[in-house]
Amino acid sequence: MKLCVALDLPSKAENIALIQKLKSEDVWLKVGLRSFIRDGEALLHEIKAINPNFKLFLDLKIHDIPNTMADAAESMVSLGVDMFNVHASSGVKAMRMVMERVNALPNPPIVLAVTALTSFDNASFEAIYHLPIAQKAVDFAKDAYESGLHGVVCSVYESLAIKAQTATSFLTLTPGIRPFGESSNDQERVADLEMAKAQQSDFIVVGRPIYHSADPLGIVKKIIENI
Ligand SMILES: O=c1ccn([C@@H]2O[C@H](COP(=O)(O)O)[C@@H](O)[C@H]2O)c(=O)[nH]1
Repeated sequence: MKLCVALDLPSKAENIALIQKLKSEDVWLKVGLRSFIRDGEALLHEIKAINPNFKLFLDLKIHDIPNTMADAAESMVSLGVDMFNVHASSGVKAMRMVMERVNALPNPPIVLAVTALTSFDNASFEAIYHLPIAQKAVDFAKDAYESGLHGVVCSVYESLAIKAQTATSFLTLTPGIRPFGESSNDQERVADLEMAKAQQSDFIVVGRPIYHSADPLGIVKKIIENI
Protein backbone atom coordinates (compact mmCIF):
# COMPACT_ATOMS: atom_id res chain seq x y z
CA MET A 1 0.00 0.00 0.00
CA LYS A 2 1.25 3.49 -0.92
CA LEU A 3 0.47 6.80 0.75
CA CYS A 4 -0.67 9.60 -1.53
CA VAL A 5 -0.59 13.05 0.11
CA ALA A 6 -3.19 15.55 -1.15
CA LEU A 7 -1.67 18.98 -1.88
CA ASP A 8 -4.82 21.05 -1.37
CA LEU A 9 -3.38 24.00 0.52
CA PRO A 10 -4.59 27.59 -0.06
CA SER A 11 -1.36 28.81 -1.70
CA LYS A 12 1.50 27.43 -3.74
CA ALA A 13 3.95 28.54 -1.04
CA GLU A 14 2.12 26.45 1.57
CA ASN A 15 2.09 23.38 -0.71
CA ILE A 16 5.81 23.80 -1.36
CA ALA A 17 6.55 24.18 2.36
CA LEU A 18 4.69 20.91 3.00
CA ILE A 19 6.56 19.13 0.17
CA GLN A 20 9.90 20.35 1.56
CA LYS A 21 9.03 18.78 4.92
CA LEU A 22 8.23 15.47 3.19
CA LYS A 23 11.09 15.51 0.70
CA SER A 24 12.82 12.38 2.02
CA GLU A 25 9.65 10.29 2.30
CA ASP A 26 8.52 7.55 -0.09
CA VAL A 27 5.12 9.07 -0.91
CA TRP A 28 3.01 9.95 -3.91
CA LEU A 29 1.85 13.56 -4.17
CA LYS A 30 -1.64 14.37 -5.41
CA VAL A 31 -2.19 17.64 -7.29
CA GLY A 32 -5.90 18.32 -7.51
CA LEU A 33 -8.20 20.94 -8.96
CA ARG A 34 -7.42 23.81 -6.60
CA SER A 35 -3.66 23.59 -6.93
CA PHE A 36 -3.50 22.76 -10.64
CA ILE A 37 -5.94 25.52 -11.66
CA ARG A 38 -3.97 28.02 -9.58
CA ASP A 39 -0.37 26.89 -10.13
CA GLY A 40 -0.48 24.77 -13.31
CA GLU A 41 2.37 22.79 -14.83
CA ALA A 42 4.98 24.88 -12.98
CA LEU A 43 3.95 23.24 -9.71
CA LEU A 44 4.64 19.77 -11.16
CA HIS A 45 8.16 20.86 -12.19
CA GLU A 46 8.82 22.40 -8.78
CA ILE A 47 7.79 19.17 -7.06
CA LYS A 48 10.15 17.12 -9.22
CA ALA A 49 12.93 19.66 -8.58
CA ILE A 50 12.53 19.11 -4.83
CA ASN A 51 12.78 15.34 -5.24
CA PRO A 52 12.64 13.64 -8.67
CA ASN A 53 11.57 10.41 -6.97
CA PHE A 54 8.22 11.84 -5.91
CA LYS A 55 5.44 10.19 -7.93
CA LEU A 56 2.75 12.56 -9.18
CA PHE A 57 -0.98 11.89 -9.31
CA LEU A 58 -2.88 14.55 -11.27
CA ASP A 59 -6.38 14.36 -9.80
CA LEU A 60 -8.52 16.30 -12.30
CA LYS A 61 -11.31 13.68 -12.65
CA ILE A 62 -12.01 14.52 -16.27
CA HIS A 63 -15.55 13.99 -17.63
CA ASP A 64 -16.52 15.08 -21.17
CA ILE A 65 -17.23 13.68 -24.64
CA PRO A 66 -14.80 10.92 -25.73
CA ASN A 67 -12.59 12.96 -28.08
CA THR A 68 -12.26 15.86 -25.62
CA MET A 69 -11.30 13.44 -22.85
CA ALA A 70 -8.75 11.66 -25.04
CA ASP A 71 -7.21 15.02 -26.03
CA ALA A 72 -7.01 16.04 -22.37
CA ALA A 73 -5.50 12.66 -21.47
CA GLU A 74 -2.75 13.14 -24.05
CA SER A 75 -2.01 16.56 -22.57
CA MET A 76 -1.77 15.06 -19.08
CA VAL A 77 0.64 12.38 -20.32
CA SER A 78 2.79 15.11 -21.86
CA LEU A 79 3.08 16.70 -18.40
CA GLY A 80 4.97 13.60 -17.26
CA VAL A 81 2.56 12.64 -14.47
CA ASP A 82 2.62 9.10 -13.10
CA MET A 83 -1.12 8.75 -12.64
CA PHE A 84 -4.32 10.62 -13.62
CA ASN A 85 -8.02 9.93 -13.46
CA VAL A 86 -11.30 10.19 -15.35
CA HIS A 87 -14.92 9.77 -14.25
CA ALA A 88 -16.29 6.27 -14.94
CA SER A 89 -19.69 7.88 -15.58
CA SER A 90 -18.18 9.35 -18.78
CA GLY A 91 -18.80 5.85 -20.18
CA VAL A 92 -17.01 2.94 -21.81
CA LYS A 93 -16.60 4.63 -25.20
CA ALA A 94 -14.80 7.59 -23.65
CA MET A 95 -12.63 5.45 -21.37
CA ARG A 96 -11.63 3.17 -24.28
CA MET A 97 -10.67 6.16 -26.43
CA VAL A 98 -8.60 7.59 -23.56
CA MET A 99 -6.71 4.30 -23.19
CA GLU A 100 -6.12 3.89 -26.95
CA ARG A 101 -4.53 7.33 -27.10
CA VAL A 102 -2.58 6.99 -23.85
CA ASN A 103 -1.21 3.55 -24.72
CA ALA A 104 0.09 4.86 -28.04
CA LEU A 105 2.43 7.22 -26.17
CA PRO A 106 5.78 6.41 -24.55
CA ASN A 107 5.70 5.81 -20.77
CA PRO A 108 1.92 5.70 -20.32
CA PRO A 109 0.91 6.53 -16.74
CA ILE A 110 -1.56 4.71 -14.48
CA VAL A 111 -5.14 5.67 -15.39
CA LEU A 112 -7.92 5.35 -12.81
CA ALA A 113 -11.69 5.88 -12.99
CA VAL A 114 -13.67 7.59 -10.24
CA THR A 115 -16.61 5.40 -9.15
CA ALA A 116 -18.51 6.93 -6.20
CA LEU A 117 -16.95 9.97 -4.56
CA THR A 118 -16.17 9.38 -0.89
CA SER A 119 -18.22 12.44 0.07
CA PHE A 120 -21.44 10.59 -0.89
CA ASP A 121 -23.49 8.65 1.60
CA ASN A 122 -25.87 6.11 0.15
CA ALA A 123 -28.92 8.42 0.12
CA SER A 124 -27.19 11.30 -1.70
CA PHE A 125 -25.61 8.89 -4.19
CA GLU A 126 -28.92 7.10 -4.91
CA ALA A 127 -30.63 10.46 -5.50
CA ILE A 128 -28.36 10.85 -8.55
CA TYR A 129 -27.59 7.31 -9.73
CA HIS A 130 -30.75 5.44 -8.57
CA LEU A 131 -28.70 2.49 -7.32
CA PRO A 132 -26.88 1.78 -4.03
CA ILE A 133 -23.17 2.67 -3.92
CA ALA A 134 -22.19 -0.96 -3.34
CA GLN A 135 -23.77 -1.99 -6.65
CA LYS A 136 -23.04 1.03 -8.86
CA ALA A 137 -19.39 1.36 -7.79
CA VAL A 138 -18.78 -2.25 -8.86
CA ASP A 139 -20.63 -1.65 -12.16
CA PHE A 140 -18.47 1.43 -12.84
CA ALA A 141 -15.33 -0.54 -11.91
CA LYS A 142 -16.24 -3.35 -14.34
CA ASP A 143 -16.69 -0.75 -17.11
CA ALA A 144 -13.27 0.71 -16.30
CA TYR A 145 -11.65 -2.74 -16.19
CA GLU A 146 -13.17 -3.73 -19.54
CA SER A 147 -12.02 -0.39 -21.01
CA GLY A 148 -8.42 -1.20 -20.12
CA LEU A 149 -7.90 1.20 -17.20
CA HIS A 150 -5.57 0.21 -14.38
CA GLY A 151 -7.91 0.76 -11.45
CA VAL A 152 -10.48 2.93 -9.74
CA VAL A 153 -10.99 5.59 -7.11
CA CYS A 154 -13.48 4.33 -4.53
CA SER A 155 -13.92 4.25 -0.78
CA VAL A 156 -12.26 1.57 1.30
CA TYR A 157 -15.66 -0.10 1.70
CA GLU A 158 -15.96 -0.97 -2.01
CA SER A 159 -12.34 -2.03 -2.51
CA LEU A 160 -12.62 -5.79 -1.90
CA ALA A 161 -15.87 -6.22 -3.87
CA ILE A 162 -14.33 -4.37 -6.83
CA LYS A 163 -11.27 -6.60 -6.80
CA ALA A 164 -13.47 -9.71 -6.50
CA GLN A 165 -15.51 -8.64 -9.56
CA THR A 166 -12.52 -7.52 -11.67
CA ALA A 167 -9.03 -8.75 -10.68
CA THR A 168 -6.94 -8.59 -7.51
CA SER A 169 -4.36 -6.65 -9.54
CA PHE A 170 -6.97 -4.02 -10.49
CA LEU A 171 -5.90 -1.04 -8.39
CA THR A 172 -8.04 0.66 -5.78
CA LEU A 173 -7.12 4.17 -4.65
CA THR A 174 -9.10 5.19 -1.60
CA PRO A 175 -9.53 8.76 -0.36
CA GLY A 176 -11.52 9.49 2.80
CA ILE A 177 -8.78 8.04 4.98
CA ARG A 178 -8.66 9.24 8.54
CA PRO A 179 -5.55 7.35 9.64
CA PHE A 180 -6.01 7.57 13.38
CA GLY A 181 -9.69 8.51 13.67
CA GLU A 182 -9.38 12.23 12.84
CA SER A 183 -12.41 14.42 11.95
CA SER A 184 -14.18 13.26 8.79
CA ASN A 185 -14.81 16.87 7.58
CA ASP A 186 -16.98 16.68 4.39
CA GLN A 187 -16.21 12.99 3.80
CA GLU A 188 -18.93 10.37 4.42
CA ARG A 189 -17.29 7.00 3.72
CA VAL A 190 -14.18 7.33 5.89
CA ALA A 191 -11.88 4.58 7.13
CA ASP A 192 -8.74 4.23 9.20
CA LEU A 193 -5.48 2.48 8.26
CA GLU A 194 -6.49 -0.89 9.71
CA MET A 195 -9.66 -0.93 7.60
CA ALA A 196 -7.75 0.19 4.48
CA LYS A 197 -5.29 -2.68 4.94
CA ALA A 198 -8.05 -5.23 5.58
CA GLN A 199 -9.87 -4.12 2.40
CA GLN A 200 -6.64 -4.33 0.30
CA SER A 201 -6.51 -0.72 -0.76
CA ASP A 202 -3.48 -0.17 -3.04
CA PHE A 203 -3.22 3.61 -2.50
CA ILE A 204 -4.61 5.65 0.36
CA VAL A 205 -5.14 9.40 -0.06
CA VAL A 206 -4.71 11.62 2.98
CA GLY A 207 -5.02 15.40 2.93
CA ARG A 208 -6.30 17.39 5.89
CA PRO A 209 -5.17 14.95 8.62
CA ILE A 210 -1.63 15.63 7.35
CA TYR A 211 -1.58 19.28 6.31
CA HIS A 212 -3.77 20.48 9.22
CA SER A 213 -1.55 18.67 11.70
CA ALA A 214 1.02 20.59 13.76
CA ASP A 215 3.55 17.92 12.72
CA PRO A 216 2.86 16.80 9.10
CA LEU A 217 6.15 14.90 8.82
CA GLY A 218 5.47 13.06 12.09
CA ILE A 219 2.00 11.99 10.87
CA VAL A 220 3.38 10.85 7.50
CA LYS A 221 6.09 8.78 9.20
CA LYS A 222 3.50 7.25 11.54
CA ILE A 223 1.21 6.39 8.58
CA ILE A 224 4.09 4.79 6.66
CA GLU A 225 5.07 2.74 9.73
CA ASN A 226 1.50 1.45 9.96
CA ILE A 227 0.79 0.49 6.35
O1 LIG B 1 -13.84 10.20 -4.08
C1 LIG B 1 -12.94 11.04 -3.90
C2 LIG B 1 -12.05 11.42 -4.88
C3 LIG B 1 -11.06 12.31 -4.59
N1 LIG B 1 -10.94 12.86 -3.36
C4 LIG B 1 -9.83 13.80 -3.11
O2 LIG B 1 -8.97 13.27 -2.10
C5 LIG B 1 -8.57 14.29 -1.21
C6 LIG B 1 -9.04 13.93 0.18
O3 LIG B 1 -8.67 14.95 1.08
P1 LIG B 1 -8.94 14.88 2.64
O4 LIG B 1 -8.50 16.22 3.13
O5 LIG B 1 -8.10 13.76 3.18
O6 LIG B 1 -10.40 14.63 2.86
C7 LIG B 1 -9.12 15.60 -1.75
O7 LIG B 1 -8.12 16.19 -2.53
C8 LIG B 1 -10.28 15.18 -2.63
O8 LIG B 1 -10.45 16.06 -3.73
C9 LIG B 1 -11.82 12.50 -2.39
O9 LIG B 1 -11.75 12.97 -1.23
N2 LIG B 1 -12.80 11.59 -2.68
